[in-house]
Amino acid sequence: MIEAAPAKVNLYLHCTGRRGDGYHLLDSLVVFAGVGDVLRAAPSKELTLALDGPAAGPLTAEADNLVLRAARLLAQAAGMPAAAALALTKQLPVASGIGGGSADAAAALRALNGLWGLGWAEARLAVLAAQIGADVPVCLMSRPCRMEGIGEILSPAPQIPDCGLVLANPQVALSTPSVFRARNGAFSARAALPGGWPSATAMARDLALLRNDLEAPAMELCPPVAEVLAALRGLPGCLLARMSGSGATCFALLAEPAAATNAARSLPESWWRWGGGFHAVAPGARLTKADRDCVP
Ligand SMILES: C[C@@](CO)(OP(=O)(O)O)[C@H](O)COP(=O)(O)OP(=O)(O)OC[C@H]1O[C@@H](n2ccc(N)nc2=O)[C@H](O)[C@@H]1O
Ligand SMILES: Nc1ncnc2c1ncn2[C@@H]1O[C@H](COP(=O)(O)OP(=O)(O)O)[C@@H](O)[C@H]1O
Repeated sequence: MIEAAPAKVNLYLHCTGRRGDGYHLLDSLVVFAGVGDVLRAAPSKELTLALDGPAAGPLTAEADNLVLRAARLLAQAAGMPAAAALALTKQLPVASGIGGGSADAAAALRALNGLWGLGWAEARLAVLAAQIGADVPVCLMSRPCRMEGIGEILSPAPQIPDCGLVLANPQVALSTPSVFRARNGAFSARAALPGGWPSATAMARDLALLRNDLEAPAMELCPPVAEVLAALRGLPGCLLARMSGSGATCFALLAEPAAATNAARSLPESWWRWGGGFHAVAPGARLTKADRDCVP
């Protein structure tokens, strides 16, 4: 079994409120990039995880990889032993606002659902996904979604046009809880979105009226975010530049994937950077009613 774990990008992220337990209520349009980690799962008598890839370094010492947590949770829920040889090729920088760990956990749920012959529906896996992390349900879908609640309420995204996408990270890890803690000020309203956009330019124009409410606190904790945003805004053909999630990765939207690939090459080599298009989803794939009902 081979599963892609594509990077998540929050095109906007409004904090709309706060729950009694401290978690923030969000309104976010989430898309997936054509870059990501790769998870392989093969039969084995025990549960093992091998790590490789350019971004694996910070994870080698961590015992509680989200992939292993996902595997144990699924095995427990299915009433079977957690047994599989997992191999994760880590491309996405760790703790960077593009949900690499969440995407890996979601990929593990999908891969093991297949390897163990469970045949669970996406909505059933989504209940487990939400127990692993707020971003894991949307990563399980790996297709454009509007994300609300603390991340567990998913609905179909507006029709997203083909776009070029550049991602850049200054190679500084940012802890999600610290960024949420540093946020202050009023909450934002839920965004009014159209049914779709005819072009990247039209989408960028509407998105420019929205924001990422975590951008200012992230910049305070990690000043290089401002530098990354300035560099992205200076790219030829940049339609919009903004931070994703709790940072520090920022993205730029361009009209074409090829232009984004070229543009990414011009960014500083000391940064993690990538350019291309969105993660390819099956033509016509849409959230079904079952998907929308996945709130645990
Ligand atoms: C901010 C977002 C936006 O997509 O992305 P990332 O920056 O992580 O990529 C997500 O909401 C992150 O989701 P995830 O990284 O799975 O968060 P979790 O592990 O569940 O929570 C980590 C911590 O972040 C805070 N948190 C998370 C989600 C949320 N809706 N409200 C919060 O306040 C809480 O302090 C929580 O203890
Ligand atoms: N497979 C994994 N990939 C990335 N981080 C992981 C993984 N497993 C556990 N983690 C832990 O989860 C934290 C959040 O990681 P990540 O999902 O990359 O952040 P973000 O959602 O901000 O991009 C990391 O600091 C790391 O300690």
